[in-house]
Amino acid sequence: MSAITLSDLDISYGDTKVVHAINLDIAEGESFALVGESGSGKSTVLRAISGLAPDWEGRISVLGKARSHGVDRQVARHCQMVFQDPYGSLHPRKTVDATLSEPLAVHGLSNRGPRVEAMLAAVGLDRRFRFRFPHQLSGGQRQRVAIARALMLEPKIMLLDEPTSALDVSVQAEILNLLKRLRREQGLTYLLVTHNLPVVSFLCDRLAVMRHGRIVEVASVAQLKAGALVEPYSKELLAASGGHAQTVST
Ligand SMILES: Nc1ncnc2c1ncn2[C@@H]1O[C@H](COP(=O)(O)OP(=O)(O)OP(=O)(O)O)[C@@H](O)[C@H]1O
Repeated sequence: MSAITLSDLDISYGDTKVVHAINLDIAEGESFALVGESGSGKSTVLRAISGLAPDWEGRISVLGKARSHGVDRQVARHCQMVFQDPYGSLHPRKTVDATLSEPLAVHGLSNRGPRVEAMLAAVGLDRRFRFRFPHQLSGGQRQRVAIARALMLEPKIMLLDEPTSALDVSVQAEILNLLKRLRREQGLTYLLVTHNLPVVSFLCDRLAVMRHGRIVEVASVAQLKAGALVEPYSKELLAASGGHAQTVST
């Protein structure tokens, strides 16, 4: 089954259309990247899928079901988003425990304490972090908490918006390794936005290159690694990253 299908998707903010006629089909279990210059509409695509950019036309299907406009509980349950900035995305006055318990409470799920502890372990944080506040954590630890929060409802799909770009280089590699392991262990589908082609090579199977709100090329990571992108703009992006897409130091 497809995890995400986008058909003739246009997305606007007010009167301004910023994404034009996107078509994409992402398989369950696949890890797919959106790359392209700043402002090309990558984050907007994730926002429309998750419900944060409700002004869209066309069709968005998640796990075979058409998404409604506005709040869609099926999507909320199965499709979770992780943002670039773990400083901004965690509530400063909530402990890690409160942050991780909240999605369980909203969905009426019990056994919260053991579930929180199990998820902390899954993202590589020991139990002493459970009652800390965000300001008592490092950037990498905060992003682990943000990833744990996204996983609390056992989603099938993760929408990852530049999940490592706000972090120090050494910490980026740890988080990328964590995301790789979690995908393998939990059979997750990833749709990832990044500027960083080595991250795509490390974590993804395929990519779409976006420019001015349109997809200009869809390619496999094998093509990316071989430098075999076809469209002139994709070649420019590859050249801008030093002509290679392979070196994430993990
Ligand atoms: N909330 C908003 N209201 C109005 N316009 C917006 C809003 N968010 C983004 N835009 C505009 O939509 C376009 C696409 O932005 P988007 O953030 O999706 O690009 P992006 O490719 O993810 O860029 P970046 O890599 O810099 O995050 C840009 O022109 C941006 O200015």
